[in-house]
Amino acid sequence: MTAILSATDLHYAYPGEVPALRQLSLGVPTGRKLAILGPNGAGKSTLLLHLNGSLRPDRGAVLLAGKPGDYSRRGLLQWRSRVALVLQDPDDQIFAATVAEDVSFGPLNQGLTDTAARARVQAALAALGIADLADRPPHMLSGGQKKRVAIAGAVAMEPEVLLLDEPTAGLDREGADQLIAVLRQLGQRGMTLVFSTHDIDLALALADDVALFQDGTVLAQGRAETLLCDPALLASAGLRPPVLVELWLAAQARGLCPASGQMPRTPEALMEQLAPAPPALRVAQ
Ligand SMILES: Nc1ncnc2c1ncn2[C@@H]1O[C@H](COP(=O)(O)OP(=O)(O)OP(=O)(O)O)[C@@H](O)[C@H]1O
Repeated sequence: MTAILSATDLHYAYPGEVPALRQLSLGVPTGRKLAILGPNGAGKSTLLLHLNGSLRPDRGAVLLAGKPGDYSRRGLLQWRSRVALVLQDPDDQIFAATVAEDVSFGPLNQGLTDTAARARVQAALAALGIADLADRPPHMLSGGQKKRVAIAGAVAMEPEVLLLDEPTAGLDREGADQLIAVLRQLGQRGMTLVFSTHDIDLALALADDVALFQDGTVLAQGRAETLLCDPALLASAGLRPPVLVELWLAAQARGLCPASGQMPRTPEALMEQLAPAPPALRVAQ
């Protein structure tokens, strides 16, 4: 599996603070969805800021497509055009007078013409399902709508990698489900996604791979099917398996479903493993 981005032996401390990242190594598999999973303060946001060059490590390196990150002005412009970051709080990212203007900022900054930038904006707004908001002032939008605007701003740059810091934070259940569906679609189009979260259910819903964080370093990285089913490993990062996985493991232990089945990601998938479908009812003639 190739890694579009990788971090090797990163070490970083905010000025005057204890280290936020220590000896951290991780690979971002190309074309897949990686969850950076860990408790509050584990260093997830700090890592994302390193992955697009916003922070520079005290030691270690970030590699983009195998080459060391270029922190020159020109290098950073190219880096951020290939690796876009969506911050946790959309109010930290949105600043223009209208949604369309805000989303056009990235493409114009990449040097696109007005016409080409407009096409990118339309495509990004459509992908996020917010074409109707194009002319609205962002400050008059709901939190969920602002989140989509911030993501549209990143998507409009057509990055190879989209980094998202706590993408569902502050969203209600419906808003989170809608956003998960949008992110799945972006993944299906070949975009590499990296998202930080302490919500293990979000990792279950979306991640192909998981990097488990604790105290500024990666405890383990691997396929979601492996890591999310390992209660002992998750406990070492202060986490529990998703409830659905706990039920599945308990059902396996009681012989209620085969031990060889695939980790269920939805209640329906669990039910399918628990019992064969009942025979179709005959309708009396
Ligand atoms: N701007 C900053 N200045 C100083 N210390 C910081 C700054 N940002 C983060 N930290 C510290 O760095 C450590 C890692 O923080 P970080 O925000 O990366 O963790 P996180 O895993 O993203 O947390 P959360 O899930 O709460 O967002 C914490 O101890 C935090 O207090």
